[in-house]
Amino acid sequence: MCTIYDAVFQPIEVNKTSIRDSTPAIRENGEPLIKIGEEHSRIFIKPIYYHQKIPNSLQAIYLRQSVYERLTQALLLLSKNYSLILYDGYRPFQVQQFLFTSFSKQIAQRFPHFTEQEIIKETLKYVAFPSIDHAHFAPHLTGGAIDVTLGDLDGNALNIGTAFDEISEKSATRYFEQHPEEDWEACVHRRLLYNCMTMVGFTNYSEEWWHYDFNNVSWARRVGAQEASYGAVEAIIQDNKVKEFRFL
Ligand SMILES: C[C@@H](N)C(=O)N[C@H](C)C(=O)O
Ligand SMILES: [Zn+2]
Repeated sequence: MCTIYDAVFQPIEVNKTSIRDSTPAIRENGEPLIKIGEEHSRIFIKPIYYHQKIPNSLQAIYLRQSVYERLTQALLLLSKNYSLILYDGYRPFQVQQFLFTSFSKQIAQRFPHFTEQEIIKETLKYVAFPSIDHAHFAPHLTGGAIDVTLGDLDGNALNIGTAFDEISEKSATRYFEQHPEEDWEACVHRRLLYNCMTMVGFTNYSEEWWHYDFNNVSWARRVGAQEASYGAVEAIIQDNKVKEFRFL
């Protein structure tokens, strides 16, 4: 019989939920964005874009309330030796723009033979287009997307096969399912992260082992829901903190 503790070691499934072209409706539920502290002994905060000094980035992690609650549930599925390290949650529009430009520059440099169109296509694999149009807005603008990795009890990131935000085919969540001999440890760590997150309701973006969604349009598309409960949030940022926010 397979217990919950065995279930988190299961291989990462092939994503069977084909993303539909339909645009789920947004019925904003008004759940607040909350600032996540380090009060939970197994949740560590490393706001990576703030550390990278990206203008208007946040020096704390902000998430919708239920997203945080689900992270605490995910931890219950992992043995007590593991923690979750949060790299990014709610992301201001300006940061999304900055990331899009910065990734497309890196891609243009790395693939000098790419056409403009190919650069955009490759960039979109790693960063959502900075848009607040309902049909296409970037998932981190909702407070329902999270970039997260697996850590030890001191908050040190464990080997998961690539660096965070690495532009590489190895960043695809299932990469080591297809190449387990390359790095078995990374394969197991990805399984633990993927299974504990999806078992509590998150969905994963298949090109990035670190990116998970809940209740936003990306999530609704993956689970085939007709509605998403989190729309975009606009925040006023002061001194790298959210001063005020409103639902768009
Ligand atoms: C930039 C990366 N950390 C990320 O979050 N990518 C997804 C696709 C996004 O921008 O929403
Ligand atoms: Zn992300």
